[in-house]
Amino acid sequence: MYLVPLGIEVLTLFCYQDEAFSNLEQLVQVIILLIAYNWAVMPIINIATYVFSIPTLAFLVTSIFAVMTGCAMFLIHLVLEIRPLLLNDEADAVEAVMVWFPHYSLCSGLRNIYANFAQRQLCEKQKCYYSGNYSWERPGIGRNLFTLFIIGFVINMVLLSLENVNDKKRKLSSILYKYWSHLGSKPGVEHEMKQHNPADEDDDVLQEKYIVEKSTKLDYCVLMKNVNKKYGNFTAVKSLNLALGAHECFALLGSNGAGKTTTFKMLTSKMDVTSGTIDICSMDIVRQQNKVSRVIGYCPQQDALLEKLTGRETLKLFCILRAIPKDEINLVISQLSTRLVFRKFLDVPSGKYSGGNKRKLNTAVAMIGDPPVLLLDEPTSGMDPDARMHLWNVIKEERERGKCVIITTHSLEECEALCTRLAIMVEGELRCIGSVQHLKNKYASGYKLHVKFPTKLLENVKLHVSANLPGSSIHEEFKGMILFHIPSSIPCSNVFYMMEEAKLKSIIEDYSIQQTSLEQVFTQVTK
Ligand SMILES: Nc1ncnc2c1ncn2[C@@H]1O[C@H](COP(=O)(O)OP(=O)(O)OP(=O)(O)O)[C@@H](O)[C@H]1O
Repeated sequence: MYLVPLGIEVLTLFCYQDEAFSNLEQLVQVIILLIAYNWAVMPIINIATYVFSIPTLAFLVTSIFAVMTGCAMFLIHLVLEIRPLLLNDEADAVEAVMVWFPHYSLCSGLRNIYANFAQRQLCEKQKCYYSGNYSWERPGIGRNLFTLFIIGFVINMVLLSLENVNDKKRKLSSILYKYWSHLGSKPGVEHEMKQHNPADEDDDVLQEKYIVEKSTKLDYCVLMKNVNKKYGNFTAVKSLNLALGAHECFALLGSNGAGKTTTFKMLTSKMDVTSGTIDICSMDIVRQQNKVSRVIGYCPQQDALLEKLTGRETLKLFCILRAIPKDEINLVISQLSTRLVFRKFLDVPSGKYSGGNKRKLNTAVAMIGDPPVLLLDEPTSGMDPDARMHLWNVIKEERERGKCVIITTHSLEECEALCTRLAIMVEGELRCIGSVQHLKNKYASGYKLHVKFPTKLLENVKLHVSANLPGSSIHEEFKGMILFHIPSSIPCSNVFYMMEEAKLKSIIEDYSIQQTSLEQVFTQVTK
């Protein structure tokens, strides 16, 4: 990208090469002018790469930039040519406008240096007035330097503001960003975050935030610091703080639209963060995007398969992309297809795979190259119970081998089976975080008592329970079966005692006691 303006500089120098530039003093002027030009133009290209982070788009922007530069050069040439034909006032007006375009400023500056040299030589002979190399009036280059400096300053401000959105640590850009967002009419993300009241936050979420603040990127496999994502005015992810280590399987739960997929997209750099930082394996996902992609295995929610390629071809393709040595590719394909139990479908086009087998192939693709971080977006959706159980075992093995596995799922059973920790998101915010048991203990407001009884004894059962287990309430009632909610203040032993007594009196046929399920925790948190 940088070659475009550098090319223009070389071209322009070549065009203007003359004995004027063999003089050291003139050469210093040229260098100063070029520095000012770079100061103005380079951040424009940086902004293009920031805004269009997708390489093809960035390439497209560069091409457009190159074409526009060509057009600009042509226009500049025209203006420079017709300028001597214009009246002084008109020429000054044209100059005053055009000088705000960096390419024009550079070209007219170079021309001024040349004219300056000629004028000085003349004045040395004829003792006439010579305005000086850096004067505001032509042929001094003061005006050119000034406009280039101002353009550069403004564009650098924009660039620093953009960078600041991705890195709050940069103090200078932080100040500029604040200044910049005050100028804008829309409230900045900073402002929105100030409105976020920590008093409303769950203590575990605050604890996680504290850990994240105190940690460096070297301490954890995945470190998300104060991550926000905005779609226009809508904030999909708010102040997300997570510190995930090796040997961890972490689940991100939440109802539809809670922000799980957005979080995943940010983790995989498919989407830029609006503010905050994400470090994976000690690397910043914005600045070291290429390196980060080597340490992440990603299984997307929508199957990302080329339907015409067979499973074997798909795995081979991704092995090549992951730079697996050629002689190891067949071994990798065989190992992964065996582990994920789809070996017999290896030579079938993936478009003909069942939903479950597609998920297996996607997971296998994510595992190619043994990446230390695995991101699995609903990995078991569409799988039969047997295949699901098998994939759970594979995920567990990966975790035990030291991987950091992050999954999103709607299956709470999956969370219970796999996760060392989980978090529940509601409207883009973390509402709770911890191990399954911790959350159950925290949110458990008692336990459930299922009672089976002869239909005609309904009233007796209700009376027995309400008299002996005060505070209990009916949660659900069916014919011959009631589900009671028992408050945690009643010891479990009391419940067993009362139920055994009811059984002896033949008021009930059978009963069971259950601890609060993860489903209840989920319902309570998302309510
Ligand atoms: N490209 C987009 N433009 C605007 N809003 C979006 C965009 N993508 C997602 N959203 C909104 O952001 C919010 C979070 O969406 P996201 O897909 O991350 O949720 P989710 O938790 O993954 O949901 P699900 O469980 O249904 O997959 C939703 O309100 C959604 O409408």
